[in-house]
Amino acid sequence: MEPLDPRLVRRSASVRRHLAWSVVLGSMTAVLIVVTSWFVADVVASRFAGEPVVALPLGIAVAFALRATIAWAHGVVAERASVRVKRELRDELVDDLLDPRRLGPRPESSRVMTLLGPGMDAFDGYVGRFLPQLALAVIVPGTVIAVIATVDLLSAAIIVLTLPLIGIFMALVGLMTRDKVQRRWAAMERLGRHFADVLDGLVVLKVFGRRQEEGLRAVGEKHRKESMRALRLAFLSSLVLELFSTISVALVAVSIGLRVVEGHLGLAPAMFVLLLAPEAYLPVRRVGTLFHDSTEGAQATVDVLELLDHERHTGSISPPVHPAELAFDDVEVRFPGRGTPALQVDRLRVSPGEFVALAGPSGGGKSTALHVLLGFLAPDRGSVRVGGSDLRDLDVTAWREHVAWVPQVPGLVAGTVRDNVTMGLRADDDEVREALDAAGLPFELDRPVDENAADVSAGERRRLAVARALLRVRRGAWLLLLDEPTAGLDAAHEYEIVRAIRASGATAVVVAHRPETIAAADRVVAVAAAEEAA
Ligand SMILES: Nc1ncnc2c1ncn2[C@@H]1O[C@H](COP(=O)(O)OP(=O)(O)OP(=O)(O)O)[C@@H](O)[C@H]1O
Repeated sequence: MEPLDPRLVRRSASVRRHLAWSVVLGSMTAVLIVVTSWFVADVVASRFAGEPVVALPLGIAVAFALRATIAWAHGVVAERASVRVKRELRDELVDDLLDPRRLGPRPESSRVMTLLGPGMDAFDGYVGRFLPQLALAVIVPGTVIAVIATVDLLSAAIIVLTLPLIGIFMALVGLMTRDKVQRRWAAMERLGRHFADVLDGLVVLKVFGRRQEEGLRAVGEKHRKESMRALRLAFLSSLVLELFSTISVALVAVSIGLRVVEGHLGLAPAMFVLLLAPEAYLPVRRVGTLFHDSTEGAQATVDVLELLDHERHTGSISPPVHPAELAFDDVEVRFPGRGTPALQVDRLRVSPGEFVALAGPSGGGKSTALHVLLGFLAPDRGSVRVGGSDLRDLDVTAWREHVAWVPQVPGLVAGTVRDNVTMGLRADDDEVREALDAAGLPFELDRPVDENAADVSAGERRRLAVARALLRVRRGAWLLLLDEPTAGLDAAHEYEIVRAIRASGATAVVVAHRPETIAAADRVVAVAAAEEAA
């Protein structure tokens, strides 16, 4: 894992600004380190030799105060940057998930939850502490070594030779911890996923007693173990880093001491070098200590960038306002990691106003075909055209205005029946009533509806969604996409719905298993992956 992902720097102006500030403040820190060391060395050497002191105590105090102020300012700038970067990435992620132009399968919600929660918190350590220290670790040793070289070449050489050892050691630690960090991150994601699943299946859990409780405990325990392992490594590696730099400073000190005793080096320059030498190692050592703080943030960065890295619709052609022909040619959709295509359609034409039933085995790709028409997925091969224009080239948001969709499990919003039919469309009560009647649902408009559908049956939920779709058709949508709208309905209700679909005049593509619906269609198209579609 890289200490700083270049993609993050390219993407985020806040990170770039933060780095620029870190360079400025780091350079000022480097200069002040040299000045304070020189002041202190001068005071000690002059006192020792009984000469007048050049550096006034006031000057030393001011220099130290300035150094402390800059360190504080650096901290403040870094914390602010961390908050800003977190907010930016969070917003970007949420906007991206809600973006109608987003293409491809949705990420698991537990992954998103882990990223938006603990993942973003890891940025405090990464952007807030690690990155500023990284800037110091580059600037300060460089400056210090250059200054020491002007006073005593041998000491500068010792530092130049020993400093890379710390870097090599850190790289080794990085290699060793990479797997551990990924394992810890995976454990955290698993914990999040498990927890989300448990919440989802709370009712089922009650039936199964305490079994999941043990499961949760086991996943939590795994997370704890991975965390302890990461911590152990963090403590051990910082111990070794300390040891390395202490020995290196001792080397400088011994060589200086010997030369002072032999009279080859004056006391003032010796003191100056001796005070400066540890300053060359300190920021590098701190980076090593903070490295563990940063790995989770770096991992979260990779994860966020991966989530944001996908295709999106860029087409801008206005879709046809009136029913137009739909054409599938040589279409294939594949999901990553699956050997066989999820959908394969060699040729399919749907005329305006036609009622086409999609039939075929479970898993054959019928829902996937609807998702392609909705613009949720783009075919990996072939083309889907609407009135002659490739679906990719259409303005997808405008296209969806012309589509009414009833998914396999329609979503509900907390509110009334009216809210659930209109879904934000302006419609008077008569129109809502009419749509409900057409869907065969005699509900009061003001009847409350629970978003979890606790107070409606599965069939009522579907009919509510059909009413919603029919209202959309009245409002200009000309393509009805229905995913098993009559599943679980009795024959009378099914007949009513099929009749309403026909009466709407829209082009209808309906996924159907039931013979009654299939019989009522103008045409039946068999959809089966790896088989030729009619
Ligand atoms: N997000 C996804 N990631 C990976 N594979 C997927 C995804 N969605 C669907 N699939 C796979 O694609 C294939 C087609 O799925 P699809 O839901 O289109 O089938 P279907 O014909 O509608 O099935 P059913 O009649 O059971 O609803 C299946 O093998 C399914 O496992």
